[in-house]
Amino acid sequence: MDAKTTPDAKRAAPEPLRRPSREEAEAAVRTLIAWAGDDPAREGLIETPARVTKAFGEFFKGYEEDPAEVLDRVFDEAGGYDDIVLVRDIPFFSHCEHHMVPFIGKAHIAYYPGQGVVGLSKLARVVDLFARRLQMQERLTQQIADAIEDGLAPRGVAVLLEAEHHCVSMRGVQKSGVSTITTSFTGVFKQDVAEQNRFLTLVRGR
Ligand SMILES: Nc1nc2c(ncn2[C@@H]2O[C@H](COP(=O)(O)OP(=O)(O)OP(=O)(O)O)[C@@H](O)[C@H]2O)c(=O)[nH]1
Ligand SMILES: [Zn+2]
Repeated sequence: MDAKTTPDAKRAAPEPLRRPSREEAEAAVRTLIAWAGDDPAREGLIETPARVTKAFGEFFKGYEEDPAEVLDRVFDEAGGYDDIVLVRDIPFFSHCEHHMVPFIGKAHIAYYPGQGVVGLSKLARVVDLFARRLQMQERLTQQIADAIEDGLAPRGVAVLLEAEHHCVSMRGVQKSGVSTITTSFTGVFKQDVAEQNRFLTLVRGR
């Protein structure tokens, strides 16, 4: 079917979301406390809605950040260095968009410089920026790779994430210690299996 004639295409664009006030968010937390079976008015829980909304501000602050700003400072005087740059074991936490429960792990990122190199901390900042949103691990992996690709125009990017999903360990199927690995490769890493293997060897070479 032509995209223009699909029912979705005829539907009006959604209204931009109104961000609820802090008071509304706190009221929602009180509702969830009551839903859990406790009394939101008891002394120990009085401050909890305020703490939870503040914590949400930290967990989900990535919505307010722009990867292009994080990666806008490229150093082009790296002495002609053009070999692999790999930053491994970057710890991250995120929240799965299905249950809003944490998934926690490590990111490993490599690139072959194109026009320059970026400050090493910026790669960890890009991980956090996307991790601090409601996520799927697959999308998080892809967004990190895309942002580095767009920001640095490197000859290739490799991203590997390994994480434990607490929605799998704490609830539902309740399997702890399960590791999920996702990868995204662009440029030379995508074209050349030997480059993927080099990346994987360096990541595993502890
Ligand atoms: N692919 C993928 N799945 C995820 C991720 N985080 C959580 N999930 C899964 O999302 C799925 C949601 O499945 P549903 O059947 O809709 O929800 P559910 O009834 O709570 O599923 P169970 O966890 O099996 O109890 C579950 O299988 C989760 O394990 C993620 O990052 N990527
Ligand atoms: Zn989940």
